[in-house]
Amino acid sequence: MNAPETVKTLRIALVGNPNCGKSALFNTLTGLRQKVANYPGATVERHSGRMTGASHIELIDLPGTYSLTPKSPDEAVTCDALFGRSTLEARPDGIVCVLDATNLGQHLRFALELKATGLPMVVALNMTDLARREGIEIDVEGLAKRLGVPVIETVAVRKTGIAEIKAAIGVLGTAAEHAPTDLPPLRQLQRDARAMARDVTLAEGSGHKITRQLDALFLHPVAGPIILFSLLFVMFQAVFSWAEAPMDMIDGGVAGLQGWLADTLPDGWVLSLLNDGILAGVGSVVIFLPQILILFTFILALESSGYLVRAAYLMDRLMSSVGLNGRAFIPLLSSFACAIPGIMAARTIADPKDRLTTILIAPLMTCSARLPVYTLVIAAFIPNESVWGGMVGLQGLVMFGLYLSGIVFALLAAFVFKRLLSDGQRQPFLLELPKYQVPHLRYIFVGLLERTKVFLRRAGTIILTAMIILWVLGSYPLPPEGATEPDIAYSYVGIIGKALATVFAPLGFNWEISVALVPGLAAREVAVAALGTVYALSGDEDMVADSLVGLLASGWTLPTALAFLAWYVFAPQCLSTIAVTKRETGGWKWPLVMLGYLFGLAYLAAFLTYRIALAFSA
Ligand SMILES: Nc1nc2c(ncn2[C@@H]2O[C@H](COP(=O)(O)OP(=O)(O)OP(=O)(O)O)[C@@H](O)[C@H]2O)c(=O)[nH]1
Ligand SMILES: [Mg+2]
Repeated sequence: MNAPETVKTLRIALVGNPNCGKSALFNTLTGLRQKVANYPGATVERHSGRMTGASHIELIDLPGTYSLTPKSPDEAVTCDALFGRSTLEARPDGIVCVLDATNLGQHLRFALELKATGLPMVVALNMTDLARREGIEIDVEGLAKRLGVPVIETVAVRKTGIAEIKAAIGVLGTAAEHAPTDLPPLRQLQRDARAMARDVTLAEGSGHKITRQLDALFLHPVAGPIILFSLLFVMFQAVFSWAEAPMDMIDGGVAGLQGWLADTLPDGWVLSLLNDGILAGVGSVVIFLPQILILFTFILALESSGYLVRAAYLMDRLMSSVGLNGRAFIPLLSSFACAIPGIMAARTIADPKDRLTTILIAPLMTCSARLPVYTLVIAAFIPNESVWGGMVGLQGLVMFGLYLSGIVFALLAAFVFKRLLSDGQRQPFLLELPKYQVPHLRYIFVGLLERTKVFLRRAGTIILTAMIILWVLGSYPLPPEGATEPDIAYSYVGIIGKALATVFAPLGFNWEISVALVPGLAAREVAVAALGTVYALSGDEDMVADSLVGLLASGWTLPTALAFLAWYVFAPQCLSTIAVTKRETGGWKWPLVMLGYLFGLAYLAAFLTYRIALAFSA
């Protein structure tokens, strides 16, 4: 009998300048879904996957870098991987150097540097669709001859040239490694690269004409900021007005299910667990999915069009006034989805003090887990009216204000941290502006699908578990004979809540809120689910169908509601953020600083809001 043939795994790294399409190519070659985005620095970690149709080939997607002398932590990841310096893995067997065909003069320099490492190499000349559109013509054979490696034209997002590049990668493994060669000094190398680009460019093309015209508008000192703020404003209006119908549908669906269960199942703990524990809790969070998807449709479209980096450029002046540089914009922007990718994206910031400051303020950006909290309270307390001549929805305006407060306090905090941490010197804005592109619908669709999966997975795991535990603690022990309050008041939840309420009473928080903050430590939106469950357990039987919005509107005062919103602008409750901060800063010091300052600010803000609102409503 023959022993099964063992094929050696070949490890091939994808390398190139930032934003040239490495991750897009990686995804097409492996069928995986790594983050692809139209700005430099989308990838900050190494990811690997098997090439489809050739499972012995392991492809490694790396952060983009401009040279082999790393300037920031993400570039260091790439260089360590290429030189086998990482303790975890050896040097790759070969590299695919991805080049942007519309930017050959700049990108070839890095190709020459890579070639000098001696590793077997093939070049993927990517973005050839854009090059063609701009009228750029490249002598591919001439380029291959000069570089001394195969050059394959690709369009990573349209799967053009993929079979060819796969074949070339297959051959790479059999090629022998050369001895590394010495490189000429940087300037000489740059000149060589430019000369080579000139030689192989048959037609220069029209240049980035559209890009220049659009930039004249979007980067205009007056028109630019106006356009940016209008876009953000429309975005928040849309989050409220477009989401109404689908939210009503989900609400109706959950209520219908609860009603059906109440009619079908006998009264008892099973019914209570299903209706008051699971459906009331998880349902009150799932209802916010439409709003999150609308927000992300906007963000994904703006990002893939190339506009977001322009926004960073516009914000640079504002950010530099607090000592941050525009580089921090992308990490901070990512934090609107979730602080975790935001904190990781801070790796693209070269200056360690700037990086630390950015990490510390990232949780002040309104992450999507806060959206359920905000919307719930807004829906209960802010009338659904239009202001300013019917032009602007009041609820969207309040939401815009809450996002804005997060940003303003983040800038203030950055100002303080920068003063404390360093001499406050300003770093120049260095971020390559990507090309404008028509957003790919498929890309947006895939992005939304990912968000939906993450959101529902959280609802089905963290939130579901928290709600079951909360239901148990909220249902037992049973009340004594002749109890006057709702049963839950005598349960463990009631006991814990009343103890905590003394701490939170100065903020106007009742015991139901206080107890909801505890499971909310796992993730912010769990607090909403917890309120759903606590109120469902407190309610009498006829009230099951009443929505959480209605219960809050009748149960809370306006000052309490406003204080609760103020608390959540800062709300340090998110264990994963603390954990990732510990990993990225290499110790407990900074996560504890983060926790402390956010907690202090949250308490102070809620306290002041409550007192001021009380004074006004008196
Ligand atoms: N038109 C066109 N767009 C492309 C092509 N390849 C990638 N893109 C787009 O270019 C942008 C950058 O792609 P990524 O794959 O994220 O680039 P990257 O090299 O991984 O970038 P970093 O991780 O930041 O270094 C995305 O908006 C892609 O959709 C291509 O061949 N043609
Ligand atoms: Mg990438």
